[in-house]
Amino acid sequence: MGVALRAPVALRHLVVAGGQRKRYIGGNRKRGHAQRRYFTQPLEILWRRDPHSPFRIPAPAAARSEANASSQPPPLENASFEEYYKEQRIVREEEWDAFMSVLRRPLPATFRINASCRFWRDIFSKLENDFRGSLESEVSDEHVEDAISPLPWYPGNLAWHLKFSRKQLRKNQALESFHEFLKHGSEVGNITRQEAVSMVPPLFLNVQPDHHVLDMCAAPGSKTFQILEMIHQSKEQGLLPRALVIANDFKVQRCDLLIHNTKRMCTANLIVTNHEAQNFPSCSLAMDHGKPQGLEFDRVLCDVPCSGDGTIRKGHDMWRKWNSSTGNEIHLLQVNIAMRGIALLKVGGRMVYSTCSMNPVENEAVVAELLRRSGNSVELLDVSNELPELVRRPGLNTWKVKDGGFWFQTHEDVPRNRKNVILPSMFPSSESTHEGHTVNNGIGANSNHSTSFSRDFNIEAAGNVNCDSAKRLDYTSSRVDSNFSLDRCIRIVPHDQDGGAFFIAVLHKVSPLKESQMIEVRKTEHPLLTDRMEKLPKQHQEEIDKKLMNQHSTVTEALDDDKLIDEQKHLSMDNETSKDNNLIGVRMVSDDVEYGQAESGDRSHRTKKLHNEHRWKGVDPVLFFKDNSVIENIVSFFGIKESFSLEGHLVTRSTDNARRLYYISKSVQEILELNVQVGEQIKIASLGVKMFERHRSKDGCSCAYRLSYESLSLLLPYMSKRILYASPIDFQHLLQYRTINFAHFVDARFGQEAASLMPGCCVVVLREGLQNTDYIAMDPSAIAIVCWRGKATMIVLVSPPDRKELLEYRFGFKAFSVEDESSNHKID
Ligand SMILES: C[S@@+](CC[C@H](N)C(=O)[O-])C[C@H]1O[C@@H](n2cnc3c(N)ncnc32)[C@H](O)[C@@H]1O
Repeated sequence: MGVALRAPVALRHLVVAGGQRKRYIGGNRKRGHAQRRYFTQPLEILWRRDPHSPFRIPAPAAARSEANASSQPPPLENASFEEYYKEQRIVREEEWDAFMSVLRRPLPATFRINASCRFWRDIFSKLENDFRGSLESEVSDEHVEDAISPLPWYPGNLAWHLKFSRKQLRKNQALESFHEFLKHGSEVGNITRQEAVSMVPPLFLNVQPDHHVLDMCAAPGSKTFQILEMIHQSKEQGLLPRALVIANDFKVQRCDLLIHNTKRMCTANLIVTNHEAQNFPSCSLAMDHGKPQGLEFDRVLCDVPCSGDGTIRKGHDMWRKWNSSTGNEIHLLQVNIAMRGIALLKVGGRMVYSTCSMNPVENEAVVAELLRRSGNSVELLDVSNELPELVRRPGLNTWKVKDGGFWFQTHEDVPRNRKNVILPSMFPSSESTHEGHTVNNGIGANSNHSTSFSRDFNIEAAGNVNCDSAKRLDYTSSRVDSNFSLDRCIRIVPHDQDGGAFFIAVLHKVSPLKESQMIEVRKTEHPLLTDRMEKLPKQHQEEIDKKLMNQHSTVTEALDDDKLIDEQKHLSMDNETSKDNNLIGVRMVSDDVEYGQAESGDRSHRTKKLHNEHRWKGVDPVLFFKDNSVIENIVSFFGIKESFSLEGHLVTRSTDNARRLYYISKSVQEILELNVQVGEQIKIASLGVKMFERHRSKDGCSCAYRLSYESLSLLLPYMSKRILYASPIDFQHLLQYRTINFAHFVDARFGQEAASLMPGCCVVVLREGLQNTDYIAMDPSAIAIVCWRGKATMIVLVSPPDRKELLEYRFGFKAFSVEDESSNHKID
């Protein structure tokens, strides 16, 4: 291999001639580097001439359109992918064909029911009774059996597996109503469409309703949402859980996605932050009664950015883009993020490290390095007794590292000029790479690279690793020390459960990290972005930038980002939040605009001032809302009981001039107070649930704020005023028609009560039969909507998807479309 490739220049000609465009796999073509790369990856270069090659350079437009005419999808092949994973022996030789054939099949769709949502039981019975049978009879024979079934390992049968891919769901007419059901459920937060394997890491966190949880790399938020479901599911009826969830992502755009997706949960217990996870602030204060005060979490989820090849079933793109170097490039960042997670974990707490990659360099190598760096402070848990029905495989004990065309077994084998890119920590037989740390006695390594394809997962007892007094490892050992226990990691492989691949390791902190281990992880430099960067010519820097961008774009998750971003853009144009968006027809909104304009001079001045005082540029500061006269006015207008304190629980963002007031839980309040004390170390992108919104109606309302539907279920049991009780028929009409004249209610008494109420925001509660009105609103499961009592009409202030939800689950309207407001017949 490669013998004929001693003339890199000639090869370059081949590439340029065949590809019509100068493109390089990597390296600096002006220096020997490119030539070396060419020399070491000769087959890849040659493949680029092959029309079936995954590395083929795109043809010019004319040729492309010709090719499109026959529009065959690109082959699901990538020889270097196969070579890499065969060499890593991630599955046994006899399983290889099954593994590859499952990888080439589309991924079946899976979803989860939000057990903290009001209608979860109805959704459950809909699935069992309406859809299960009909899906099995409507679709082709091939899928008849178990077209839809619960995932056996997910608690409470809440997660479901379909025998169709997402594409089939979209395209197959027979599945249309089911697809609609899923879409609508996702929109209102009752259902989360998420890859099955991606639901596993939060389950191993074992989250309790009083836990403080940090989700370090959280966007787009499917796992954050799952954690929120857990803390809200087990809460006492009508009470907020004591838990706190901080969901963080370092990309602003992805934080927006995270905010949008978690908003569906309407939770007061969430803070979304925007930091590099490896530098997540600790908010440390001076000692408090001899104990240092700062951020500490009971649970940390470290679902790090990765090459994402565990999601390769989701599309052709991943096959084409796959490259063994991505794992090497991202390894150090993964270690640094996870180390920060360990530092922020409470003693006794649990951290889950996970990736959707199959690459041991991103998985076992990272876990091994964490154990090395943290010494005896952290242990890798054996969780084989948890989720017994989940089919899993043990972590690998040995692997190799590939760089360019070369495989290395130890760091010593790596050429000098690559040693700063191919790090010792990537190898199973590594010493710690972290300055100041020594390898712990109990940690061993293995250089056993048997040529047999099958892997022996059993680990022999300890004792084969010799450590001298300087605690240096003896690499001649041929066995992995069992204290290292990498077999305790979990590998989920696609052909075991017809899903994607995932890697999970559960770590337990047994004692505080030592001072030396607490050294702040220095700002992570991507191996491609070290000081070499400055020395590179501009053109090459751009190439690297592009490469990094591509790499980020290969960081994948269960949700399709582009689609989500589109959805989000669409959403933000339409409205502020998913739960409270149908205010177009309500005059207060246009009044708000007038109000904003009148005040804008003063406001922009104040905003500017606040921004200058505020630490984070481009992010609105979070302020406790302390205007007592406004709070008193709200309390008295809605008759809010003393047991529901607003004081210290309402916050606002400065630029909106307190247009929206967000309610935060006690746990969030404490973190905010700490953040203020430490000089705003935490960059907060969003927090709490919107509870009140300023209006400027000319209807003569005495309270400047109206309620938000998002927080109605939280507040209603504590409200004693502004509540009307409607019969089922009038309640249904309100949902259907949105605006009803007082005289047109079926129950004339209700119309009179509405007419005699002072203008302004009110709540209409569904009253069934002869229910006693003294108790209905106090029941947290009461069905209620936010309305506006106008001059002669009652106007519903609830978004179309939320109205549709109520109509569907409470009134059995199956195919009612509320999106098209113009088609709604108004009663007036
Ligand atoms: C695998 S995805 C996380 C998926 C997410 N946990 C979920 O379940 O929806 C990795 C995320 O890490 C973010 N990320 C990348 N580098 C980061 C860093 N240094 N700090 C924090 N987040 C980072 C990416 O923007 C991406 O959203």
